[in-house]
Amino acid sequence: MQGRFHYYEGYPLWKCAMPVRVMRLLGATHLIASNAAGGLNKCYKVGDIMLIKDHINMLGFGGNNPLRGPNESRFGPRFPSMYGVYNKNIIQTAKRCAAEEGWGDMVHEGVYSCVGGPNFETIAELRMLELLGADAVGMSTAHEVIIATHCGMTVLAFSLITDMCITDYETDDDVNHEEVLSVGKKSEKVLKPFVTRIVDSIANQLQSKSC
Ligand SMILES: O=P(O)(O)O[C@@H]1C[C@H](O)[C@@H](CO)O1
Ligand code: HPA
Repeated sequence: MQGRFHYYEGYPLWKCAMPVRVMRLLGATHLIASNAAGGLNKCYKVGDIMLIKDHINMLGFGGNNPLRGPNESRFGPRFPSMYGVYNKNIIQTAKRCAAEEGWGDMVHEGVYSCVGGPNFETIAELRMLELLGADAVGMSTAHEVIIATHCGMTVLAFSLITDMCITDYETDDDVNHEEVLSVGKKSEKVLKPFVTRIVDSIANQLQSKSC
């Protein structure tokens, strides 16, 4: 996909995630999702990549879930498990791909928290997310991953850390969307070969399994 639908644009979550079901119906078995996110983990730097090992779906806590409503049982069960959503083998594959390119130091594993946006978070909200165990925060992905998991897809997701979240009242630093876009643009030269390598590696693994 080139871009995605966001909840803050006014779409309901099921609509934001619908393209994933379309991809599944077209035969896709794997989802690789990426996003721009603010870094909460103090070890991260702008431009780093966080392989998502789990998520905290803040919208879901309020009962807003892409699976809300009658269950579409041709896609999956009413009550899908969310353990092991982010495939451990593919996370290892992604880490290996990064190491082979010499990017090992800028690739981390962490927990993504999904908020609704469009405003960036307050300092108090960011402190709360930090306390909850989030390593990064963004405005997408969790609902797409829930839908992919519901219909049995294998998921890899990662965040590009486009800004470091401010959790300190004493600073004059700020966050803005232009910074997010500019870091995204600059990181293209890393992200494109990174994803290509991962896709090649998954394809090779699938091929050797089918032989
Ligand atoms: O689609 P993603 O989650 O990558 O986009 C993030 C969230 C907002 O759309 C935007 C904030 O600057 O980047
Ligand atoms: O700091 C952020 N917060 C929420 N979403 C984001 N997307 C990019 N950066 C951020």
